[in-house]
Amino acid sequence: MFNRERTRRHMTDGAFASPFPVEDPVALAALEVAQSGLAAAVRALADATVRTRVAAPDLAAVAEQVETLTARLLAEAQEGPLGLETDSAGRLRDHGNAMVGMRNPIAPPLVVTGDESGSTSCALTLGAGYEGPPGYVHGGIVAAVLDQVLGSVPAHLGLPGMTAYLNTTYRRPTPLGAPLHCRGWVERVDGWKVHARGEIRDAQDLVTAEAEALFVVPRWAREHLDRPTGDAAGTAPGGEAAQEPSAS
Ligand SMILES: CCCCCCCCCC(=O)SCCNC(=O)CCNC(=O)[C@H](O)C(C)(C)COP(=O)(O)OP(=O)(O)OC[C@H]1O[C@@H](n2cnc3c(N)ncnc32)[C@H](O)[C@@H]1OP(=O)(O)O
Repeated sequence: MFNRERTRRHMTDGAFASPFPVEDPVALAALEVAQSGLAAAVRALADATVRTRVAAPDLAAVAEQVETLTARLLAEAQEGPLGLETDSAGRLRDHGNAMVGMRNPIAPPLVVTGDESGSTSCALTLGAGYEGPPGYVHGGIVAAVLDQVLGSVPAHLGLPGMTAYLNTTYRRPTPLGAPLHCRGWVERVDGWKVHARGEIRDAQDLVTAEAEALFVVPRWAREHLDRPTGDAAGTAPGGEAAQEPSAS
């Protein structure tokens, strides 16, 4: 089913060709622009909702308007989550993904890049809607960012797997509203298992959080992929041991 191609993109960037043909790519591309625009507008609404200081009557009026808009969208909506869809370029996309989904206003959205060595990178700034400790990013969101950026590591190796564990260490509070940089890299490939590490750095280049994780290609997905590229010796493609990212 999966037509695996070694590209510089993650599944969320359409790294996998879809087995399903697109009937009208031009119309679908226009729809994608509209969907992305809606998500961006609702994302801004969520941020404004957290930060607004307008008075109660105005808030009630806005809530009523938002409820009207919600009903308008639900007039034609699918029952459950999006899962994987074919985009206008004929690639498989997870537009509902909570971290990178193009259609998801909850997603920051992260833009994760990477290469065939399994190194991944993402510049991001998180706003008021992601607050945990006052002024700082919620620890669960920190872990979610690391999960996504480290989870892109196996995808870039052609072994898209699910997180078996993600061990996160919080070194210092991660600031809101300031540029952050998250990186992931492969430590070891062992058959269908990819061990990855990563970190988030703040604008002063200080590590705020780091993680080590195991991603496993689920049994149900293995028949759709090539044989595993690694072996029990734990040699990562293109290197012998852990591949640390180069300094930015
Ligand atoms: C096509 C893939 C789609 C990718 C989507 C991207 C997702 C983005 C990242 C996420 O957020 S994923 C969401 C959070 N993670 C989950 O919900 C995963 C839930 N767990 C599972 O579905 C299964 O437990 C799992 C896929 C991780 C493994 O189950 P399997 O039945 O496919 O494999 P199995 O249990 O036979 O284990 C395979 C190997 O992994 C090892 N393993 C599995 N879980 C482990 C664990 N927790 N710790 C250490 N090792 C583990 C296991 O020992 C074994 O090692 P060996 O091959 O050497 O014998």
